[in-house]
Amino acid sequence: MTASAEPIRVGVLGAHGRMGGQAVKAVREATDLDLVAAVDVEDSLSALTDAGADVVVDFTHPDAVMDNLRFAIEHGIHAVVGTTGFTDDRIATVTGWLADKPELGVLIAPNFALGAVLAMRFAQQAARFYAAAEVIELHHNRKADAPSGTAAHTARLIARARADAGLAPGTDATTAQLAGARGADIEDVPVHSVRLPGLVAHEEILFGAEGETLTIRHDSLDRVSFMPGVLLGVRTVPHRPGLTVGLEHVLDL
Ligand SMILES: NC(=O)C1=CN([C@@H]2O[C@H](COP(=O)(O)OP(=O)(O)OC[C@H]3O[C@@H](n4cnc5c(N)ncnc54)[C@H](OP(=O)(O)O)[C@@H]3O)[C@@H](O)[C@H]2O)C=CC1
Ligand SMILES: O=C(O)C1=N[C@H](C(=O)O)C[C@H](O)C1
Repeated sequence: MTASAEPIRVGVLGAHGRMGGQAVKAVREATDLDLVAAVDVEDSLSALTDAGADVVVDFTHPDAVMDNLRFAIEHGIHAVVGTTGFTDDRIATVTGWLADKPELGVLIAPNFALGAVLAMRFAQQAARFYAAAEVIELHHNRKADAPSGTAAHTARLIARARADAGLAPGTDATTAQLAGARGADIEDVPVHSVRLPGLVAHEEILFGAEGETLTIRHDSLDRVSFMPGVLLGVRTVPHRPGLTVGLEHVLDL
């Protein structure tokens, strides 16, 4: 008879928040995981080390996440990060921290919902064929950042796929415009942000060519949609040393 594996000891940062609260519940309900710390803004990060966490899940704020991640890496705790705000500079900084801890795994995912990850992958595939692409993201009005991390990631994937295919960005004839009317410019992909009560998390990726358009849309209607991806990340990250950016790599899409 084989002995069952020890549960993974998990700490959640941002535990009182919309996503952190869901993550606490999901970890508690998973029989192979043990919630050992639920930490929010008023608590010390030492709760993670005191509790012997193997993996930390971060759903806090773009202003807080780098300090949290540095603490986790310094203390040998694997990390699953959903918090947004990861620029190329931040990714390079995390890579530098990990150089001293080659055994540690960090997963940073702009979106843990399966459909959102697939939508990004489909957009990357379509971008080879369409010079003109725009992203519209729609979220609840309590969201701290704009554009969403998912939309920024999607725009970068489109821009890179387009460039790899030798396509120049699409052009338009708009010369007279109110500031902001054409959205934020991320690597020549316009990104538009909508904030409304009642929404959760939604994204549309639009491509256009002569005589046709293609729209890829994903809707998270409830935050439970993110939990299978979060749990997959927690179970996987101890066995994926180094930095992984995007759940698509874990899903092998
Ligand atoms: N990758 C993904 O799939 C998803 C990512 N997100 C991202 O997750 C992040 C959190 O979103 P959401 O849950 O809606 O936000 P909330 O504001 O609901 O929750 C954030 C929580 O973190 C707390 N907090 C802030 N700073 C710290 C800190 N230094 N240490 C511990 N806790 C802290 C906040 O406390 P207080 O309110 O007192 O400041 C709050 O309780 C955002 O960046 C969002 O974009 C969201 C959904 C899905
Ligand atoms: O704040 C949110 O709600 C979400 N944040 C992430 C993002 O900015 O992309 C993921 C999802 O869109 C929900």
